[in-house]
Amino acid sequence: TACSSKYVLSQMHPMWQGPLVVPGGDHQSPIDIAVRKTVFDSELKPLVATYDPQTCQQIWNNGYSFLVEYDDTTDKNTLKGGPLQDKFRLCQFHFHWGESNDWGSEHTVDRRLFPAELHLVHWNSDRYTLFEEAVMEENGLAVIGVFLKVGKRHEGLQKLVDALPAIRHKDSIVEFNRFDPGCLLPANINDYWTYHGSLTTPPLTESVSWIIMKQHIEVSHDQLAVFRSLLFTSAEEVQKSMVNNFRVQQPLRSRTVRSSFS
Ligand SMILES: CCOC(=O)CCc1ccc(S(N)(=O)=O)cc1
Ligand SMILES: [Zn+2]
Repeated sequence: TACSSKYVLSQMHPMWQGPLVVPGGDHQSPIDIAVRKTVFDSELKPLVATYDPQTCQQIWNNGYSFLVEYDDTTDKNTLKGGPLQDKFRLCQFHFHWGESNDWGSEHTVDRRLFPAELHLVHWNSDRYTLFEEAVMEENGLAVIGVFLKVGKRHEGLQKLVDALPAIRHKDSIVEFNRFDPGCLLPANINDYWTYHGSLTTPPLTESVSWIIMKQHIEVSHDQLAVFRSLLFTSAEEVQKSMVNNFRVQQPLRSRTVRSSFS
């Protein structure tokens, strides 16, 4: 699919902090969301996410996370409303997690870390024709971030967890169909924070409207343990567990984080 391009990754190590200096990078992600500094914006509209489970295509290990990819050649999986002026197409979702339940998320709320964070990646199909094009543009991407907490088992996630052993090594891929990404959203998607930022892995372009859900989802300890059974490395290399695949927090600079709730 348009977004099945490989991450152009330098030799990343788990706690990737990157030698890359991003020219004029003062809109970088992730950030800490200091709740008392957020600004309620009553103009923010409800988010409208429409996903078709039938357009799910494959799940693969890209050596940094695992991606579940969707057919983004039509407007079957769309995101609009919220802070967005245009219509965006889902191309993939992936996660970031820690080696322990004490950390793993990329964003934090009042410095609170979560054990993992889900990213649903969408690109602006009103203005661009390909994900790769949108990645380079200021209004190109919209990523929904959802925090994961360890608790009860997430029934919808289990189908994905069961597929992970088949993609243990970097660059392994398996067909994956009929998965509804909507089942990973919290019950209430109308309470969120939003700010303008960047990709958290190369190319780190400042093309993302971030929409971070206030409400988390719960997954079981065992489900998260399967995430940690994945490897950064390919079958020929010395094994390295895929854990701590999050970027360090970046300065907010002159940005304001808006909230859709007061
Ligand atoms: C031009 C190719 O660019 C890519 O493949 C970037 C993919 C990419 C998508 C989303 C994210 S995240 N963690 O900020 O949601 C990082 C990198
Ligand atoms: Zn991500």
